[in-house]
Amino acid sequence: MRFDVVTLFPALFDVLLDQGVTGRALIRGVAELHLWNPRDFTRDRHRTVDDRPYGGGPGMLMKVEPLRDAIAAARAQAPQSRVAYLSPQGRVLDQAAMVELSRRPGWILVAGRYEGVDERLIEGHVDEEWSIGDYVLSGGELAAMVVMDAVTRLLPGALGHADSAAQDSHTDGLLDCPHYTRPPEIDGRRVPEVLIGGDHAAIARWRLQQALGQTYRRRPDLLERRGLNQHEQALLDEFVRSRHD
Ligand SMILES: Nc1nonc1C(=O)NCC1CCCCC1
Repeated sequence: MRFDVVTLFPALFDVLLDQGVTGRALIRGVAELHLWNPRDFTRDRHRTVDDRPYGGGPGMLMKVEPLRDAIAAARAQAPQSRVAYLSPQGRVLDQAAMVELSRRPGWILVAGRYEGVDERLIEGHVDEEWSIGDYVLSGGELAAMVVMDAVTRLLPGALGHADSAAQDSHTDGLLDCPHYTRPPEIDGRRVPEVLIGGDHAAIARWRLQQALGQTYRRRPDLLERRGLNQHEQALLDEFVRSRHD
């Protein structure tokens, strides 16, 4: 997976380079990251990347030309990649969307700043517009890093244990089950016996039932969207009954 990011603040992406899953994925070559600064594509003495909005209004907008030329340079090196602009006006991404994105050869992510970009940049040079949620950040860089993290961890070879991405919360449309580690009891709270017993079928059943129950209690909207098969419905019914007993 090749990531190209168009950003006025390339140094912000150092956090992805030298830590965690993304750092290891980049070192292992599971993913690659290339940064393009629109300021390097300016042609005036002041290296202007922004200007005042037509029609008035607060703040500045990013100009078309530097962004356009930075995107073109990225496209020349990554011809198979699609261009995505990060903004609150985009398609809100969920785990299923991250899985979709992880199946493509690469992405050119455009991170905006100031009050946004000239609309003609989006119309003429952007393929998709994405949002990581309904709130406003000060720039698109953190959103780009969120997308790169969520996508990278789905790539083969990115995580130590291939299954762990599959067992993530929001995988299979459910929230995660509770997790426990040593000691078996702390502050008067014990680890559920089923997890200590070693009966793998019972553990898998308990984990699915807990995921169903947690999702039912905290995010019924996810259950609505996902639907349950007969086995899952029976597990959930048992969970609900046990909580009322
Ligand atoms: N939410 C979001 N999801 O993706 N990006 C988001 C955002 O809030 N971005 C802010 C940026 C957008 C471009 C202009 C400057 C502010």
